[in-house]
Amino acid sequence: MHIFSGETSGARMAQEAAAKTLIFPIIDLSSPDRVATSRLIRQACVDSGFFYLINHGIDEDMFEQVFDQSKKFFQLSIQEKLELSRNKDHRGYTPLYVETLDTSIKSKGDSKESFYIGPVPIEGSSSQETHIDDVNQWPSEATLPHWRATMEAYYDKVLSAGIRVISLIALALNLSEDFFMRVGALDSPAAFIRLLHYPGELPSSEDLNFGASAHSDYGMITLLLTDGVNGLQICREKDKQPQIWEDVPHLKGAFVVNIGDMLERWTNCLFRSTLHRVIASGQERYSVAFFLDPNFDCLVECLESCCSETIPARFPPIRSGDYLKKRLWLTYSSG
Ligand SMILES: O=C(O)CCC(=O)C(=O)O
Ligand SMILES: [Fe+2]
Repeated sequence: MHIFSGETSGARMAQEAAAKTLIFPIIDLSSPDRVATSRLIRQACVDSGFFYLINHGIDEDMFEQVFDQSKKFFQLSIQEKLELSRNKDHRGYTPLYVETLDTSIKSKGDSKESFYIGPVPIEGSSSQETHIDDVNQWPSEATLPHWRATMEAYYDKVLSAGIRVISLIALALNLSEDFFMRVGALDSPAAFIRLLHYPGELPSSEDLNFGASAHSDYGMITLLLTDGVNGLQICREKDKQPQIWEDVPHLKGAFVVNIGDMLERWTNCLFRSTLHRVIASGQERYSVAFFLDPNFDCLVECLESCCSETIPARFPPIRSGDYLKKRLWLTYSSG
């Protein structure tokens, strides 16, 4: 059954009804047939902007450790968490209801708490040579031993999986596989881990709200880990009323990968950055998103191969950093 929203009782219906379950294409990152893989990716990005990623080089043990450490952080007292409040560089903790992803609605905010980790300088790597300061915030070793080491190890692995996906995406667009490196998107990417916690029971239940209200992601691609508790839904036709929402099932050991708005701009809307949300199911839920976004200086400009006389460029060129700043400002200023 589909979920319809847009009516006054939309949120309530969303919580009560069961949505149609989607099956996305499964992309095998280890496949030696890169041409066939890139064709599958192209199809997925044109159809829904979502696919599953398997054989990505990160074992389930590491996923478990990341979830484990994430739970340990969110179980700390609110005072301890607030000591690591999100700083001006968007690293750290954001409490319940502070963020509103759907900037078109008036709500008390999304019922999730989160923690952002941004680029970490890796010893001996080029990032240190380019003098990236570590502006991340870390819980102390005494409070959460191994926390930082776990997150840094995961960051490293998920970034390299993401970069491999980006080169397949370049092939899928009939570009050379190093295209996004050559345009400077990946030499110092704005790549962020976001740990997410959706509490099962909310302090106040007077108005039903979303764990994450409807939004599309801002950047290039997102690699999402889910814990098996349902809640994530997508709406393939954002402009059609009433909106139809479909469940995205968990696939053990796989990432859910989706296209973000900057890649949609780059491809002149050939690849889709699809609206999605997380409904509050009453069950506690954890997820870990990894946003792989271009270097702030990178110019995002509609690809010639995606434009023609009949389909002219729909967007003017924009610097990635300017675009991201605007979107983040909207997310944290409304609600
Ligand atoms: O928690 C999820 O499953 C999705 C989170 C999400 O869409 C986001 O953080 O952008
Ligand atoms: Fe998202």
